[in-house]
Amino acid sequence: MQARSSAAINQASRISVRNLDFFYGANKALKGVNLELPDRQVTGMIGPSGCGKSTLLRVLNRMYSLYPGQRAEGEVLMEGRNMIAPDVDLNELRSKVGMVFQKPTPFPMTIYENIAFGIRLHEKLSKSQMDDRIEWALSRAAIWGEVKDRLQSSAMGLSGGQQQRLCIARTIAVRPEVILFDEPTSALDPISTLKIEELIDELKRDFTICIVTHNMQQAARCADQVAFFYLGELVEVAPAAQLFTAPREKRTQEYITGRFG
Ligand SMILES: Nc1ncnc2c1ncn2[C@@H]1O[C@H](COP(=O)(O)OP(=O)(O)OP(=O)(O)O)[C@@H](O)[C@H]1O
Repeated sequence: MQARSSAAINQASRISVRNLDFFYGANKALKGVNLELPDRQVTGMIGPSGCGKSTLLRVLNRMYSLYPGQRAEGEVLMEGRNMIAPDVDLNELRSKVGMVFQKPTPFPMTIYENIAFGIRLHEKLSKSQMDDRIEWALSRAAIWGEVKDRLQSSAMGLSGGQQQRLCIARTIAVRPEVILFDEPTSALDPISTLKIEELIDELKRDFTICIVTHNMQQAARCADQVAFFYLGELVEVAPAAQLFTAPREKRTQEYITGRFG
């Protein structure tokens, strides 16, 4: 397995997670997690099913706030502010921290409206500014060439891989600082998967990225640093090349060599 070089990981953090606990009612799903997400780097999150990877993403953009009985304790620091504090404006947070889900989730509307919809929640743009922003977002998501002549067609007519790139464009369109990807290719074919991985590599020039994946090869290909979770704990975080070739912890070693999963 080829892992990317660990150079340039010592960068300023875009997000610092400090002593984070998370509860689904009485069930503690994250236990004392400390993790730095370096600016404009890709952090991969791996670990067996149920270890808390998706839960951490849901904390980073406060998705859990919608559900009574779910609560986080600790700090998720962004520009010095604790983003899980109750006074944080969720609309503002979600414009800074975008999320792309496992299954492509286009809205049942036109391609153009799929992108414009989210922008209108955050900004008032003129028609020509909106057109420009939509072209920019679709271009950054590497799908402009495929859809520029059918912007007024339904997004539901796109292939799965195109729908996922449309969802990435929708996330990019509000110009977030951080993009969270929750198993973004698990519903896609190998060619579409490769396109998304190339896109992630390109997007990290401008965005801080976090990707949850079950696929260790994907983590090795895409991530600069990789975090291994087990039973709600962050066992080890290291540059990808190091974690996959010389992990410090026995549990990491056992997981990456397929002893459990
Ligand atoms: N809505 C929920 N209510 C109660 N417990 C939950 C809920 N969602 C997740 N959990 C529990 O929290 C723990 C962590 O789940 P999470 O989905 O974050 O794991 P994961 O590592 O992302 O797993 P997977 O790889 O299967 O997606 C598990 O024990 C799970 O059963």
